[in-house]
Amino acid sequence: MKPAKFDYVSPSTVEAAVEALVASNGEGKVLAGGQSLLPLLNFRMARPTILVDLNGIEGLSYIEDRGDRIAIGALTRHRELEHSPLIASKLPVMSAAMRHVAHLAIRNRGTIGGSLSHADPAAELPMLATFYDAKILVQGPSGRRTIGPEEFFVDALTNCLEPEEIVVEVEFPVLEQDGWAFEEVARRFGDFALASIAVSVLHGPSGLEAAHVAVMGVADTPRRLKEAEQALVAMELDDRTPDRFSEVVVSQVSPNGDLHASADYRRHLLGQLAKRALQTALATKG
Ligand SMILES: Cc1cc2nc3c(=O)[nH]c(=O)nc-3n(C[C@H](O)[C@H](O)[C@H](O)COP(=O)(O)OP(=O)(O)OC[C@H]3O[C@@H](n4cnc5c(N)ncnc54)[C@H](O)[C@@H]3O)c2cc1C
Repeated sequence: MKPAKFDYVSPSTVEAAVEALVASNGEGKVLAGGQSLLPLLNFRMARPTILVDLNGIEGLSYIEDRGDRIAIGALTRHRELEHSPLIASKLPVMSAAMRHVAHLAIRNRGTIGGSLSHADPAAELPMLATFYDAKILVQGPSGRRTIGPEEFFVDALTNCLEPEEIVVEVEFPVLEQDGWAFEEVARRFGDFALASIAVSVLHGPSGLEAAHVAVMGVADTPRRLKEAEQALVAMELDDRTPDRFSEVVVSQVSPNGDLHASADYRRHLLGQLAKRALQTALATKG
């Protein structure tokens, strides 16, 4: 199918883009990489009266080292994240996850702002924002505000943005960690995940001092599993720790079944991935 008729503007500033969205009375849509929006337009599942193209705005594509945080401009493409040495050294879990995002052609165009805004529950960047507890900076008619992932991801394919608001930057804290892993299973490499988990650990003098755990594909939004993190830190480290961790992770989720996998299969898969991820995270200490 072809999209319904729409107008098109290509502003050169974020302020002008916001003005165009305000003028559209909630009927406008932002265009970034177009990898999720254009299929929706073609199937007429979205019928905006105007597309506000962000690609003509300079200064929205960057990866910036801010010491204990890495700031990423909203128009930064997936492929730039995948190949960035800075991301590899400061945000290694993101670096490992990016090659699982779709296929090369899509990674060449898709953007971090578009991926977060699209809010697919099985997409890597929303999960990474949740894992790292990123700060999502958005700009609207009354200025800028910062939103955390738990507030931003409301439901499957639903974010908390007002219709006139645009994501301009995402800031990721650099985690203190000495072991990490990212595990994912999809029906075919590059498809959306059936289930996935990210784990990082920091060893202390006796056992673990801190842990981060996030999952996707097993709920309507990506989820940080804080109870599993606390349980992991409290565990004695021995051969059975990965099994015990896996049980805690599985007890924290209630996935739905769908066309791609039953709820039971997703839960089982996540348990296996949790075990494998923790084994890797503990083994990569160094
Ligand atoms: C076949 C296929 C397979 C895919 N597989 C995966 C996968 O495995 N993992 C994965 O993570 N993704 C996958 N994707 C999605 C891909 O990563 C997209 O690039 C991404 O979801 C959307 O980014 P985009 O820049 O293309 O956004 P667009 O398509 O341009 O926009 C998506 C939505 O976000 C809004 N938007 C865009 N930018 C902003 C902004 N800065 N502020 C506010 N709203 C904004 C748009 O209005 C639209 O509603 C796949 C896509 C396809 C077509």
